[in-house]
Amino acid sequence: MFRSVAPSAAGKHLVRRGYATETVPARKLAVLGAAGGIGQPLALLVKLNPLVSQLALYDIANTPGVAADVSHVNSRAEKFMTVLRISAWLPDMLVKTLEGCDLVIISAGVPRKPGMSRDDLFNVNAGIVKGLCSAIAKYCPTALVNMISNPVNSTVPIAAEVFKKAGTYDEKSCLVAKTFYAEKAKINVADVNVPVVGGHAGITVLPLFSQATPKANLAQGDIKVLTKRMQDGDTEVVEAKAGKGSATLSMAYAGAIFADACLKGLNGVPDVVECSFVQSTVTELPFFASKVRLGKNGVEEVLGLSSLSEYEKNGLESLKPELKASIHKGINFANQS
Ligand SMILES: NC(=O)C1=CN([C@@H]2O[C@H](COP(=O)(O)OP(=O)(O)OC[C@H]3O[C@@H](n4cnc5c(N)ncnc54)[C@H](O)[C@@H]3O)[C@@H](O)[C@H]2O)C=CC1
Ligand SMILES: O=C([O-])CC(=O)C(=O)O
Repeated sequence: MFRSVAPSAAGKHLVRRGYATETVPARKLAVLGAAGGIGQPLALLVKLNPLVSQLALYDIANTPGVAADVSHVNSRAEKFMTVLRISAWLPDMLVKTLEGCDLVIISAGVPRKPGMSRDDLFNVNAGIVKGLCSAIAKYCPTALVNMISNPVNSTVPIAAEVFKKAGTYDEKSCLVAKTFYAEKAKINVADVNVPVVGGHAGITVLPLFSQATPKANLAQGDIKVLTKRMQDGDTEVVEAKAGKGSATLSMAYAGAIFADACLKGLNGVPDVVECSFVQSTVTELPFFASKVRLGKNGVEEVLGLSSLSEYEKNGLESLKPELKASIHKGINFANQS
């Protein structure tokens, strides 16, 4: 997620949680790639978020249909007095999509097919991300940006370079480790928290099961299996979908949760901490995923790794060369032409 300066809340609106009604700032959220496999369920999920007062959906194809469909869903937001405006914007209307945005989620671009690496998507998606980020820098330079488009290890540095020319920044969520750990540890997934650090592809994904809560004292063999499953879990989905794309529903869910955390941070809710791939000094790599504290200025604080097990220390050293190469590939691409 990237961040420039503090957003100006253009107004206030009422939301009701439980029995209390409270006033929160009006927030505009845009989904770029809204008609895609991720974009559609993500649009639906963020429509249900009472912190969103305006939703702008943008894609190069089929956006009006998606917006019409989503607008027919009775959301909690409307029930609880929030006025939610949904607009569908076409290719020449990116400016209207982005103007006034507090949060932009980018899920535009092609997904993997079986046998492909995320890096195989670079040639197509790098240009899409660069173009969209140039527009963000121009039309909503103060918005937070959540990056979903792959390869994230490169698209985030691309966005950073584009924004560096215009402002400042930070990055995206990794919230998928939870389910596998809960299964193994036989605990309620809703209570589980597993920090995931490093990057977002194969061995660059490093779940820190030694810091998982609640603590389950898993055997070393189980930790190795879980780590591998975590690193390859998304490939499981790509293969199961057999050429029809990659994870869409679980990504939309993770994206909606992360967007909610960003909005809470912007609205001043204290202690909002998520794992996110951001510009970092936690290691010698210029970008790295670790826990970050979200706040009124986006990423307020990048938290360190705390103590790692020997297995995790080895994993950290092993992931660095690949992550470094992906980061520099993105930086070099962004600085061409
Ligand atoms: N970061 C993560 O954890 C995950 C990332 N992904 C990535 O998310 C991306 C999207 O995946 P899906 O939604 O499954 O793909 P999809 O092909 O179903 O949807 C992509 C959408 O982007 C649109 N699009 C293409 N160029 C555009 C542009 N310049 N402006 C606006 N919209 C544009 C397409 O028209 C399409 O509707 C892929 O790159 C995929 O690898 C997918 C799952 C998880
Ligand atoms: O596996 C993929 O290509 C999509 C992805 O990044 C994920 O699901 O984490």
